[in-house]
Amino acid sequence: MPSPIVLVPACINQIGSHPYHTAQLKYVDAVASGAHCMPLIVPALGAATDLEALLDIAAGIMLTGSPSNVHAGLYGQDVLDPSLPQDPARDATTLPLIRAALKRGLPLLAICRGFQEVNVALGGTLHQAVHAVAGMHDHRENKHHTLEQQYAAAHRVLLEADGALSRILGGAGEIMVNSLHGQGIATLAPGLAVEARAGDGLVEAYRVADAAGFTLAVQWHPEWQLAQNPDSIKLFLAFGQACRNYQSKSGRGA
Ligand SMILES: N[C@@H](CCC(=O)NCCCC(=O)O)C(=O)O
Repeated sequence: MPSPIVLVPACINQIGSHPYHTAQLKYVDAVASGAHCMPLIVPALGAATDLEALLDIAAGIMLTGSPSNVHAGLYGQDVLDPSLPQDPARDATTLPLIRAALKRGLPLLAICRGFQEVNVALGGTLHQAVHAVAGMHDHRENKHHTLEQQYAAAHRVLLEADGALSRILGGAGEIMVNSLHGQGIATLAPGLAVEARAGDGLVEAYRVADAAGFTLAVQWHPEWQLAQNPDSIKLFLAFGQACRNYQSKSGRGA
C-alpha cells in the first residue's frame, strides 16, 4: 500500500524580507516517524484552496500548533490583545478545510492552535487569555526558559473514563502533559465530546462525537520529542492506523 497522505496546513511567516508558507519540522516529522504516513504541507491559500482536490488524495489531516491566535472575529469577539500574532491566511484555509475533511470522515489529529481552530471551525469559542479568567491556571510557557524546560511535562490531565483517548493510552486515568498556550476553550462546539481536562477544568482534549473516523484534538504537544514519550507514540500510531484504514476503505490502498 502506498503511504497514506496526511495534510499538514501551513502557517504564513515572515522570514527576512519575504512571507513564506511554513510548517514546523517537529510536526511534519511526527507524521512521518510517529504515524508512518506521508506528510503533505498545504499552503495557506485561503479561498483559493481547492479543498476537494486535496481531500481526493488525502487519508488524514493534522492541524499543528503555532504561536499565532485564531482570529477572535471568527467566534464573534473583538481581539483583546492586538500585539499577539494572527494568521488570517491560515484561518481562511484551515476552517473550511476542517469542515470539509470531517464531512468526508477523514481521520483528524489537532494540536494546540489546531485544537483551538477545530473548535472555532465547528462553532465554539475561546478564552483569549486563560490566565485572566478567574479560577483558571496560567497555561503559558516561560519564554525565558530553555526549549527543553518549556516543553517539559507541566501538569496532569484527567482522562474521561472509557473515552477514546484513554483507550488509546491503555486505559490511563491521567497523564502528564506539557503546556504552551495562552488561549483555551471557553465554549465547546456542538458535537464535540470532552476527552480530558486540566485541574482547573479547562478542556485539554476532545473528539468529534459523531465523526465517521478517528478524531482527536489535544491542547498539549505530543509531537515534541515524540520518540521519548510512550503516550505520544501511542497517539500517533493510532492516528496513522486510522489513516491506513481510511485509505483501504476508500479504495486507494492497492
Ligand atoms: N496562540 C495559541 C496557540 C498556542 C500554540 O499552538 N503554541 C505552540 C507554539 C509553538 C509550537 O508550535 O510548538 C495560544 O497561545 O493559545
